[in-house]
Amino acid sequence: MTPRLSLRNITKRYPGIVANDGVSLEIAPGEVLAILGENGAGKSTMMKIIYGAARPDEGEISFDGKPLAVESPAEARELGIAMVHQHFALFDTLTVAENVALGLSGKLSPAQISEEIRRLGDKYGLEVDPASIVMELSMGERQRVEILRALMTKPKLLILDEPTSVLTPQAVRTLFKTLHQLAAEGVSILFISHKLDEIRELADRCVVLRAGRVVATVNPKEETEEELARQMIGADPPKVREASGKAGDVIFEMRDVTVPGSTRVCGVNNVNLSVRAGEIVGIAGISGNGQSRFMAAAAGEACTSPECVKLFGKPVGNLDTHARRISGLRYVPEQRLGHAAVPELSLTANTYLTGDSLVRSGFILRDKARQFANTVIERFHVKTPTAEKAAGSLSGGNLQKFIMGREILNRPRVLLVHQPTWGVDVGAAAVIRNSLIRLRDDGAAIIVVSEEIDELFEVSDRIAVMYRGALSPAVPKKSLTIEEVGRWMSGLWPDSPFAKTHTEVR
Ligand SMILES: Nc1ncnc2c1ncn2[C@@H]1O[C@H](COP(=O)(O)OP(=O)(O)OP(=O)(O)O)[C@@H](O)[C@H]1O
Repeated sequence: MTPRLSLRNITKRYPGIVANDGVSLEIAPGEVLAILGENGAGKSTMMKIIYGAARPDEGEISFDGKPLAVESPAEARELGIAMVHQHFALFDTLTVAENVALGLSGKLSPAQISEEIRRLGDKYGLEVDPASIVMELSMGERQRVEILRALMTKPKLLILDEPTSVLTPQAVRTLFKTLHQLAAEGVSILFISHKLDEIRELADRCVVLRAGRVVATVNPKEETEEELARQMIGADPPKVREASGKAGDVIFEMRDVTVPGSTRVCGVNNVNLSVRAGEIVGIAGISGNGQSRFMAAAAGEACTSPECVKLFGKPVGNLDTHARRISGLRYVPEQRLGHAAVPELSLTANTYLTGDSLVRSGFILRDKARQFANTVIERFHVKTPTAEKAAGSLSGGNLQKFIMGREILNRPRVLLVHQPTWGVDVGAAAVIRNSLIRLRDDGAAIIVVSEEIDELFEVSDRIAVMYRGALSPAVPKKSLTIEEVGRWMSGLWPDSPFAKTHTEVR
């Protein structure tokens, strides 16, 4: 059978790095091929080459037996290649329907596009309002838009770069059903994920990349997760330390915090939470249930009345992020490019953004900043040739490690983290989780908002759940099971304001 796609000796170099080093692989029609590799192994680069978003320096590609030399993603889409990007390629100020229209060749009217978004959303469990402005959507919703946009081009080859990182477990189930269905219809699927269980479940074959080279091709169903991790890293991944801390005094408090949402963004309602020194509180919940407004209120991006938020017992609800940071509270937002880091600036320059000790009397202390950036790179195993590389040129996982490291090494007393290991490989995820636990052991109060329940059970002392802008009580993790957290994620915790409505509906 003619392969749908064939790569022969693809090499791609960037200054100081060989991102793809003589990569060869094939994918058959209807096959699901997973690509596994550490952060920076060259997965996204390979996908970008296939999709016409980057050019190889050497090697050949053929698609359905014909040489493929696409100059742009638009040409790739015309041929039937669609891609769901890891960093969303969406225009924030346009609506969902307008964003989708930009990826189509103009054959459908705006009304037809909106209709199709609703139809496919219903069919594949990827519901999203076509009239929403992208800026107002949660990361999970943006991910749905990316997937819908790709599906609307009716692709023959669908490339998915970390598509499940911000999807709920239910949405992942539905997506996998969709992908199996598409594969049965002959669509070839190239799937990148750091989640080894997903690779085992979904893929027919798995190609392992290490430092830009193919090091193995395996049937993932015949391998354990540990074996897959070993193939990828070339050694055993580090283990996450057993987490259970000795909590001290309450140093961060939110009392009756209400932040209004908008027509399409969920606000928060009367949220109460106290976090003690030496404690990690995990907040579970499906993205889009008020987590962004909650974090904004906690971090100072949304101000409340002073008494609503207290830091070391002092009212700070009216203080901005800078003032709170100086008092010892730091924040790692969900969106790493644009919010947590400036893509065009070097890693060194990105340390100034939150590095209050790197500026004195209005002057930037360059050497100190460079030294700090290098320490972050070293301690958090960030793969980059130098600290002078632009943040936007780092692989997704490496940038995440850098941002986490930048905040953690500033030794915050209170740390707020939204999705700490999004897009990060298993080894690096363990490094990040261990660093959170170490910071907690050193006496910090930490709030982790994550959609990964396993992660929350791994690092948290107490767990709470957000649902429709309300926060459940934060209870010791030992008193909860994963199934209970799943139920709470539909608003069904004891004494929840939603329990009654659910019963009535039933
Ligand atoms: N535009 C670019 N300019 C310079 N270097 C780049 C560029 N794009 C990628 N690189 C480098 O190429 C290497 C491979 O990056 P790539 O994004 O392909 O990795 P990845 O396997 O997808 O990683 P992740 O799992 O973190 O997404 C990295 O070292 C990265 O810094």
